[in-house]
Amino acid sequence: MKDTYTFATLFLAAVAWLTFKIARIGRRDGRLPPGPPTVPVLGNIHELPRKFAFLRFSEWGRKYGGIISIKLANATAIVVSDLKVVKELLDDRSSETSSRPYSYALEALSKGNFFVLASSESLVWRASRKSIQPFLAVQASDLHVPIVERESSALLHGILHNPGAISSHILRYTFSSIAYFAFGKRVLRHDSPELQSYQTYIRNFCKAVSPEAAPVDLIPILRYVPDFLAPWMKLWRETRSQQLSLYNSFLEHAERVKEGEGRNRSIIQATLEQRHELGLSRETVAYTGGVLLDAGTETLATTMLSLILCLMKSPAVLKKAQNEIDELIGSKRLPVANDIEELPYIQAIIKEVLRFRPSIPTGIPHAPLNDCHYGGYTIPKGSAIFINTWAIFHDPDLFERPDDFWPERYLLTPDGTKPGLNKDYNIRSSLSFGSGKRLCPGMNFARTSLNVAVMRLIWAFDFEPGDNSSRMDQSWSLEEHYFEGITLTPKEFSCRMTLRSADRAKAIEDSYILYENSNA
Ligand code: HEM
Repeated sequence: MKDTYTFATLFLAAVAWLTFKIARIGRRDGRLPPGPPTVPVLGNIHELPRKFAFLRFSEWGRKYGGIISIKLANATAIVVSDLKVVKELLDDRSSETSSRPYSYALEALSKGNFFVLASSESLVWRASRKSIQPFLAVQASDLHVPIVERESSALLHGILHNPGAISSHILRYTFSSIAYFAFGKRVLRHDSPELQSYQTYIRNFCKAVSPEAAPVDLIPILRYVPDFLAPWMKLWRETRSQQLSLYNSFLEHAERVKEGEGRNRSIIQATLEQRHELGLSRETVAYTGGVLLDAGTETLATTMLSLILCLMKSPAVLKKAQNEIDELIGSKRLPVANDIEELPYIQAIIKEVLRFRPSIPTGIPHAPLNDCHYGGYTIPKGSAIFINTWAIFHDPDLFERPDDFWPERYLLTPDGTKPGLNKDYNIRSSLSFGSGKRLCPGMNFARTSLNVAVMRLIWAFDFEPGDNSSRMDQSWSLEEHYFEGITLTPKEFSCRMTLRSADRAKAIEDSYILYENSNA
């Protein structure tokens, strides 16, 4: 009898303990920053929209403050929508807040080698950043210029001869520039099989790490589900095999190519030479270069496509930019990298597109290495911290007409904010590229690539809507024009690019022949 009582008491205590634990799932701890009300178990999951989550984050930021917390079952996400918090928490305390949240899905896919998402304590992240740094630093811009001048000359040539496939030409430009810089291998055709397999792989990769296809990071118990009940396992296996085959084919090229010495080597050739010293395996070296391809190709291409979309919808801005460049250069030679210094309006257009349509609107999440105390709150170790650049760049208190594409704002003030604004910090020009120790290492290369390609496209072509529906369309709606994934990617749009004059065609042909025959 006594045993029965003891068992019943223990059983009831266990049920009470379990109920208490389950009821606490999804609840916001009082030490966290404020945020929207939670419901048991889910927390705020049910309120997250399927698309453009940054818009909901911005709304919550306006309601609950510049630093908020969101509960995703047991996990916590912090969203920063205030410039002052970005500076104090992520820039100034970068050594504490520059790790990444752990992702089981990513671990399964890339076995810890994908350094963009690796912990700041990991050897992979430290060694990979160290090996790429000398090639991507601002002092290395003399390495970037010949690559992007040659690839952008091929871009103009491609559009001239096949004006219908703008997005593939842009993707070839960004992919080939980075593939050459990283592995010494170019991709010459916009319809090449390499580019197509890259696109298939990257689509699968984004899907494979998304919680919709593989909710293992939200519901950790799913990690123990057997393979035949877990459809994401098949997707992970396929994606890993595509990833390895892509990265390895480029790595083998870098190993085969003997030419290229000193600073003319590709990033991966140089990394291979010092891989034992750096403590990197051959597979990790393949990933170091592959990650540059993955992180750089889409971000650059989506920014350029957004810019073309904006110019197509703003004929007056395009005309003003063409007048500026014609006055400096005329029609007989292609613009070169240094010309950007003399073209303030085109500089303003590039800054404006990075503000108006940031290619990663909530950045890549950071995570604190340990529990971190800020502003009276505690941010738990490992929780995801998002920088909501969208909210900052579209804040009506900072920007005049924030939802308009209006490059002139950057002629009025260097950071584009309202003239005479009394604020604590200027918006640093690198904000679209992240923060602290994780600041995008490709930023200088990206800027040179954007400057050269944008100057040349504006100089060479008129951009007009290719069909009547987009001719009538004056809207800037995200829903209409953008997919949402990790990057803010424009949907396919019809744009007719017509050559501005016959002497420009000659300059394009001449420069194409010159670059293709050189060893840049
Ligand atoms: C317009 C173009 C680009 C934009 C807007 C952009 C933006 C970003 C952002 C927001 C991050 C996250 C930074 C953080 O965590 O705080 C990032 C990381 C990164 N980007 Fe870029 N990026 C661009 C182009 C490139 C290019 C061209 C490359 C390579 C050549 C590149 C390589 C990387 C890498 C490797 C990381 C991960 C850094 C780390 O985790 O330590 N990016 N980028």
